[in-house]
Amino acid sequence: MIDIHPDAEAASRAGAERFRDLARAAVGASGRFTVALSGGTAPERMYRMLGEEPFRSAIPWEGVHVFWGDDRCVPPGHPRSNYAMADRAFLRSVPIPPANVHRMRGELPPEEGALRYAAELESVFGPGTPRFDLMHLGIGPDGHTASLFPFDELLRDRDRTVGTALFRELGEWRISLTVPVINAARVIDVLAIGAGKADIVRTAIRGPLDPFRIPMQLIRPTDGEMIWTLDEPAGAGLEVGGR
Ligand SMILES: O=C(O)[C@H](O)[C@@H](O)[C@H](O)[C@H](O)COP(=O)(O)O
Repeated sequence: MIDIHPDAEAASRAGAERFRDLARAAVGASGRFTVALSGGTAPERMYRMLGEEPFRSAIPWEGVHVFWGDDRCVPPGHPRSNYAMADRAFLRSVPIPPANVHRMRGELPPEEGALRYAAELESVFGPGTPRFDLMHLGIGPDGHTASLFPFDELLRDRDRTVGTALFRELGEWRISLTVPVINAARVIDVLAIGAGKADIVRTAIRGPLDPFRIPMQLIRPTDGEMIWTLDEPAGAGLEVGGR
């Protein structure tokens, strides 16, 4: 489902409203809401909204479990850490139990960090493929999402829940959820902002299909819902409510 908004503020607010509504429904039904956050720059405005009214007091933080779809293999205070960005933006401003913040251990050697995260997922979700209530994603100009980069072997991994990948542009190792985990989510919300994303968003949605060159094309919910939350520039040429 394509959800187009006039500007970045409106698109970010729509993402925050979806987070709030899904959290209230999940905590109301099962006492728990599990969400995997994306990194980068696009979600920061939305994350800040979550730490402010009216969202801060509307979200049942005591039942919210925050994970990451990916993070950079850097220490938690590092300026490139996705955890640090979310912590600054809202986590430190909301009454979420510290044990409910499941940070990827970027300070560890990458493969060790991935194994640790897989174990943490199993401790929360149990054995098998974790099913997140909300999977928040962004999309890179090359069509990557999380840290699933073009032609990377991690794209083919169907056995593990967490793996590692090298962001070649910066020689930066990453920890990332794998495709099966992302696709198992009940709701996948892809936030894309700005005219610079319009081409890759249109190609990701409409093709041509070339999923190992455009990893976002591997993201198709198994039986959940996928929403593209776009501002008008990023959604150029697409129809609201279209597919
Ligand atoms: O760790 C990361 O960088 C993200 O998880 C990554 O997948 C991001 O979502 C895209 O690169 C889009 O980033 P922007 O929103 O900054 O364009």
